[in-house]
Amino acid sequence: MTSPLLSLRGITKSYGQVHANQAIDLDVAPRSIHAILGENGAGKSTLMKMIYGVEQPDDGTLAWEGEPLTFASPVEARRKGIGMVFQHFSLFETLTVVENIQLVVPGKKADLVERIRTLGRDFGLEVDPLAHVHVLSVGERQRVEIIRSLMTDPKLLILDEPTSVLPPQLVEKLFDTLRRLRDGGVSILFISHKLEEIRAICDRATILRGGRVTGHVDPREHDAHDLARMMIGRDMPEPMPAAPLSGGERRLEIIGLDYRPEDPFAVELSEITLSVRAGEILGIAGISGNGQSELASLISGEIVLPKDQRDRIYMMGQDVGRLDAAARRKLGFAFVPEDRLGRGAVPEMSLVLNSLLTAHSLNLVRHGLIDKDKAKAFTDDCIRQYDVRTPGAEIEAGALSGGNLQKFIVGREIMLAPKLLFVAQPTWGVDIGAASAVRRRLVELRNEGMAILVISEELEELFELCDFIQVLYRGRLSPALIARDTRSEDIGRYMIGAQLSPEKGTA
Ligand SMILES: Nc1ncnc2c1ncn2[C@@H]1O[C@H](COP(=O)(O)OP(=O)(O)OP(=O)(O)O)[C@@H](O)[C@H]1O
Repeated sequence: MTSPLLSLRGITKSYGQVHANQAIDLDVAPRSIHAILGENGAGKSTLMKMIYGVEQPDDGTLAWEGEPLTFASPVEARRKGIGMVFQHFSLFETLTVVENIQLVVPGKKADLVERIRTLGRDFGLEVDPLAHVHVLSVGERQRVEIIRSLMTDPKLLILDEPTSVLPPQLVEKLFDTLRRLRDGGVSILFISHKLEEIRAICDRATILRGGRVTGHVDPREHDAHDLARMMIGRDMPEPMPAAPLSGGERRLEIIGLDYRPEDPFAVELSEITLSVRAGEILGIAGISGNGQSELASLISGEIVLPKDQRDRIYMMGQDVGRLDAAARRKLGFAFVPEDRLGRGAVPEMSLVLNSLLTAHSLNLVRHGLIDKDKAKAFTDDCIRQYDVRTPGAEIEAGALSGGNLQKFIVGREIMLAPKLLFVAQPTWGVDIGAASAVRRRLVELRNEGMAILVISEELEELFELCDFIQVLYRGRLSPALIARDTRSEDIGRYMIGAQLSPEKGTA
């Protein structure tokens, strides 16, 4: 290849006992879109953090345009021409687009507005520079993040799972932008778990497994199965077939629920009606920000209904609208929140203590004292069954990679054997091997009679899992669609607020 823009040799980084990166060699060519592929905990984020100057390697060398390089901070990385767009956006909701950009890019407001408009036109990143961020969709917010990085004139842009926040219609648009950037001379490092996307957009791929490079390939020359094998070291398991619907009792019922939040940035919910029976999976599709987190809080009991709202939310046949989260759990309800580090787990606590947060009901606490052996055994079981990659149960939750923490939380909740399980974004950030294992387990539990409610932005996932799908758009739910009779384009149209053709099957 032409001489590389960025070259890594022998990059090594450990966190205590964990060898996150071992002797990594990587060359990023100018004008290329280069995928970094690997299952959860393979070391992708660690490697990107070293390139962006957030972390320092223990060993190895970096070279930038042939010159040796040491970055002590992201500021220096940006100065050299490396930009990064993180998965979790860092914009201030109450400021406008240009005000957000002004926080990191020097310049007069009027000039910046003009540059934002020009970049928007040149790269398909249209967004109103004077709009407040809180009115922007997720896709628009991502565009703001990309524009902000582009304003420092990067030669290399790192994108961490950029498509996980986007509805299918916008993924193509992002790809178009990335191709234009590449053609304009920017190289892109693209982290993703989605193999088909990598095949569609990337011209090179480096695959990591267990902190080591297992291959440098042209992803267009390999099918998704090949790539998956390199990534996880074995073939992908087949999806679990769903048994016919059993028509079991209603375990969750929401009837005409209206919710007017006090927070002006929260989404108002109107006439929410849904029901989940034993032995079935209902999926809520939709782009996040359309009321998902408000609905999740109302179902989990994090928000309880005001006194005058009765007969709106039933669980296991009881009106639970006024019950708090703990009381709902006592009825046999379990919940995996979307926000893993805020609500799903306490990062500073060990996995054992994190088990106790919800699993204390399984006799892990006796007479107010923790039964340490039982709690440890429960945690070890969860780690084994759900393939949580960690040196042990005593490790702090915050030290796990994102996907591994998600596996741990999903496993912990499933092990409570609830009657009704509610999972928000079940495989968010989870690699394909582990994601397919989590999905198989959910279908298995459904076949055994559990009632399951899933909120997901991933349509393919919903189609693999669900019997029925409802779409949440601007605080309203579509009718329940029978998943096997519905096409993804129909769901897609509901997701952006367009109506579905009337002949499609509804439940
Ligand atoms: N600050 C830290 N302290 C301790 N261990 C860490 C820390 N950061 C990462 N690790 C460990 O390093 C390994 C690699 O993690 P990394 O986040 O790079 O993986 P990843 O490939 O990005 O995973 P994912 O797809 O789940 O985000 C994991 O075993 C993780 O637990």
